[in-house]
Amino acid sequence: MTPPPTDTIVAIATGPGAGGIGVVRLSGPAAVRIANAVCDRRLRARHAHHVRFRDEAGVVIDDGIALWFAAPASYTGEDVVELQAHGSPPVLRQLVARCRALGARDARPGEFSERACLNGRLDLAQAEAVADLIAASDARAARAARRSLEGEFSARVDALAATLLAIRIHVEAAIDFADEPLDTLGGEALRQRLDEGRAQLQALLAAAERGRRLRDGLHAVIVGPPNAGKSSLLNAMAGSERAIVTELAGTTRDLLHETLRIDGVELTLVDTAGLREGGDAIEREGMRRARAELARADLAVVVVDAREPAAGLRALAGDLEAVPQQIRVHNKSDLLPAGSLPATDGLAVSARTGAGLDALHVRLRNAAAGLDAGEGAFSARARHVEALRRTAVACHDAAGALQAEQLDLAAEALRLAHDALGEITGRTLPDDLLGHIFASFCIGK
Ligand SMILES: Nc1nc2c(ncn2[C@@H]2O[C@H](COP(=O)(O)OP(=O)(O)OP(=O)(O)O)[C@@H](O)[C@H]2O)c(=O)[nH]1
Ligand SMILES: [K+]
Ligand SMILES: [Mg+2]
Repeated sequence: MTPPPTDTIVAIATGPGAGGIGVVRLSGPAAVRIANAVCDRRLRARHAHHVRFRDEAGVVIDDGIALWFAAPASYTGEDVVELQAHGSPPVLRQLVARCRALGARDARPGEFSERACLNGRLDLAQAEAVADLIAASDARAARAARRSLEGEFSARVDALAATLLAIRIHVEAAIDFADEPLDTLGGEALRQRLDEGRAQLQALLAAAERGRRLRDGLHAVIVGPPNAGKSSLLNAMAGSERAIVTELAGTTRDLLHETLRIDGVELTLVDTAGLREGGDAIEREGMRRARAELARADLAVVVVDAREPAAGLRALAGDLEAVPQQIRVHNKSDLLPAGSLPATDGLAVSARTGAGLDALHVRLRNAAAGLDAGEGAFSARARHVEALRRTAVACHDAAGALQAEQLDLAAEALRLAHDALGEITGRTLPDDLLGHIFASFCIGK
């Protein structure tokens, strides 16, 4: 990793817009000197000083509180000073400009957290959890991000990395005794340890998958044959005319994402092109996109025409196999002849009259809330899940190589597995990727 930086950064740490209080944060070796000049007094570490902030001419910009968190016991591990002023955007901008004139430079997005990482205050997964906590859409997601921030996820990754490293050391040692059969060198115990490690990895992967969904929210995709009323249903659920509705089959081509909030739980609902054989080039591309979206779905809302549900479902069967959860919706229930029997294998709804939509709301809400992986759930990102998957593939290869007594191959596979795990916490991540990850943070974090 790159050596710790030597310059001093400044940014507004509070959200954009006016507020009761706004905080300008400085971090770096010159933070205290700059703050002393702005505040016109010498700050003491860990003291709250009521001060006047002044510009270079000595004119008061505002008054407020200055706090110095002395290195290394600060968020970034460097000297950090927080200048708490009134939450007035022009006041905060003037404070930043004054700090800049005194030698600080504007912080890049995520640079405070990046410095915390470089100085060993947080590992990468924890720094990402800070960003996820700030962006959390509801209390569950916030709780999960807190757990990752506290190191719950990192600790499990580190424990697994330690296990794999121990196995690899054993394998490397055995390579030096290549003339002897592996079993006389503890081969059986080695295989067993690797099996245990792989079981741990599977459990961690499943937990990270749940954590990823907690972070991103439920991803529900509306699918069905053309003209079943998918777009009408999206509009009815969203309470606005988001999607184009016509009586022509094949109206929707592009994906349309809509965020819904039901009882404080956020989820994404996606409208898609109707699935059928044939269609022109545009419609076929729409269907390709629909299927790709379905492949990433947590839940499929399968919409069929209530008058001919079986035909609709038959056409979709192959597409729905891999989707973890489904809600079946028989739409256009208003067109059923009076007195016809209610559907037993799906929710009867009418996007036109609104009948049955409450029940659909409840089902969606429950599915979204069901993502809460319960006690100990932590937040994770797609990046983490992908790294864990690569770890699993490498461990699978290592197990095969051990079985075949190909120790060189086993050692190499274990090295790859260990490196993939290290990417999660940032211990084996190339610097350019590190910068890329922090660039997605907001400024002042
Ligand atoms: N009577 C009745 N008509 C409906 C209902 N929902 C949709 N429709 C009508 O069915 C037709 C098709 O609706 P869309 O929402 O465009 O259907 P879609 O599934 O999105 O169609 P594609 O995008 O072409 O696949 C339109 O004429 C709608 O007005 C309903 O609940 N009852
Ligand atoms: K249509
Ligand atoms: Mg449509």
